[in-house]
Amino acid sequence: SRTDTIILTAKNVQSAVGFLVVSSAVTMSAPFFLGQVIDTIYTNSSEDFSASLTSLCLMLSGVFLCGGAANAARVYLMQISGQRIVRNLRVSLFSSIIRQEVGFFDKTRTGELINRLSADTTVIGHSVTDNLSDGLRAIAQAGAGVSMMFYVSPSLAAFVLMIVPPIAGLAVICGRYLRSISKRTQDSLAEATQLAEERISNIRTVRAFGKELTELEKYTEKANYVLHLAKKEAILLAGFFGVTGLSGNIIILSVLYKGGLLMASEHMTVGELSSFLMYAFWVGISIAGMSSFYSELMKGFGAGSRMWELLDRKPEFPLNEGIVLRPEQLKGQLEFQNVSFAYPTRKDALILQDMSLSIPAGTVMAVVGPSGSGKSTLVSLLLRLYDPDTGVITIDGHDIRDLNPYWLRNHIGTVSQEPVLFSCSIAENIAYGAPDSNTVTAQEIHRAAQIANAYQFVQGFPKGFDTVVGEKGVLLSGGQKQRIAIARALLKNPKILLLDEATSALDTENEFLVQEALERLMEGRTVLIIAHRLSTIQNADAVAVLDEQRVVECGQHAQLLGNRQGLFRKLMEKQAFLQEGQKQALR
Ligand SMILES: Nc1ncnc2c1ncn2[C@@H]1O[C@H](COP(=O)(O)OP(=O)(O)OP(=O)(O)O)[C@@H](O)[C@H]1O
Repeated sequence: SRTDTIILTAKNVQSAVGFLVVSSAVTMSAPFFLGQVIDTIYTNSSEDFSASLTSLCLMLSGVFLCGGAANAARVYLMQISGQRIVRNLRVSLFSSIIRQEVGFFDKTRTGELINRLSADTTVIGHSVTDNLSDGLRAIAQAGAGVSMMFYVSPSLAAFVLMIVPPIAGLAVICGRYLRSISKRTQDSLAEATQLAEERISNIRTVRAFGKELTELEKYTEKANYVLHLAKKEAILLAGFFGVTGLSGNIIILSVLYKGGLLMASEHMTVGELSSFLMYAFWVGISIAGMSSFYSELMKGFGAGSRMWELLDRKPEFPLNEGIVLRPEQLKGQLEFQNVSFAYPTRKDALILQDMSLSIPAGTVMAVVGPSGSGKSTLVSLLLRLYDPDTGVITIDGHDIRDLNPYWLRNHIGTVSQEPVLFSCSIAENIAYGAPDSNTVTAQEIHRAAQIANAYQFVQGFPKGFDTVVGEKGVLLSGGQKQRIAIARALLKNPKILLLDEATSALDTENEFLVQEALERLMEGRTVLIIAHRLSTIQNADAVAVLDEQRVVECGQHAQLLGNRQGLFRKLMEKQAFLQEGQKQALR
């Protein structure tokens, strides 16, 4: 269908160019014929004056009507082709963005990508259709206009050509300076907008710290700078328009003066002078059109080169390539072998170094360790959001880099500390877990919600499973979100589970419900759980302690507690101490 659209667009552009030729020919012949009309009126010599004036005017009206219709058709076709191109660009661009590896998104600002998707595509669409057709028209009309000026009166045309270029040169220099300052205004405006966007989307943090006035001051400062630049731009713009208006009038006045002299010496008729003025007027408009065509074209090139870069960017690792194992083959044995890793944005800070860990199929491995020790990084590596720098990660002995990433992620379920739900209904959020969300039945969703202890609270909402959540909908509590995320993971029915236990304390009832749901979810699967609760650690088959870029201890809970000097024991003592403190505080 993309080829169809391209063919359709090309056809539209072709017809539009045809209409453009017709309408431009009409526009450019108009002054000539209007001059004839004026001469007919002025001389008023023929006997059947009124009849010949009527027929001339009627004929011209017909021609103008055709010109108007051709122009309307051109605008319509160009608009439609432009929008079609914009749509295609947007879809291709989004498709390219969404395939990029996660490291790319660490390096690139979201706002920048959104800009590519919305503003740049519009600029390009406009550039290659409207702007191109307007530019072509301006060039053709300027050329035709100048030729007609010479045709009507060579001496007057030569006179105009002498006085116009210096004035035009001045306007070009002024215009260039104006563009550079307007770019600086745009950039500083973008900075101010970015600040506002971040603060508005994190209003809760701003409010909690009572920083409204500080933020307002920061924004005002940025807005003031925009104003400062805008003032400069205004002065330049005022000068520019003043001078161009003045020079336009001076040119017209000079043409009238010189034309008047020529008429006095009977080298020109009044009709010819009128035609000449109209042509001069059209040439002026066309030259202005050509300069805006040039600047728009440059804008288009700028946006285009930024966009092609993104369109052509190959993700560092492919989305859909490599071995696909049959589901019954998958046991779920996980292994990290001498893995070293640093995030692409901070290559100098090694998060893991020569780290090894083995998780037998069907067992639960709890990972503990100080904050920032890289526990969540293990999850990202297993999901292949990043590739290790050295060493391998295997599933059932297969290097995960050989496995098809789609297949891999389809067999791994995740529940994170702060699960993300999209702004859609609860049912859709749960169905998101299934490989094909469209074929999931309501019964399956309800059943998953029941196992995840989410059914009751969801049914408590007036709209039940159709309740919309997220920024524009109902705000769920941390425990409720987790249970929805558990239901979502259940629908996926994965062989391998990666869980990040919530650190934030849930109330006792919520905690029990989440815990119970998690236990049901973990049944019969290989689980790596980033554990914060004592009960989780005690119930796990084994515990790995992560510190200083590697696994420093690994074994059963009791066994690790036995090592008096071990980090695990220290962590546990600290935790027991903390829990004791919490209990006392509650009392
Ligand atoms: N996308 C990223 N880009 C660069 N550095 C990152 C990225 N994500 C995490 N890090 C860094 O990697 C280190 C390990 O982070 P990680 O989130 O894996 O630790 P953690 O053990 O899970 O911590 P916590 O228990 O506090 O969640 C931290 O120093 C963190 O700053």
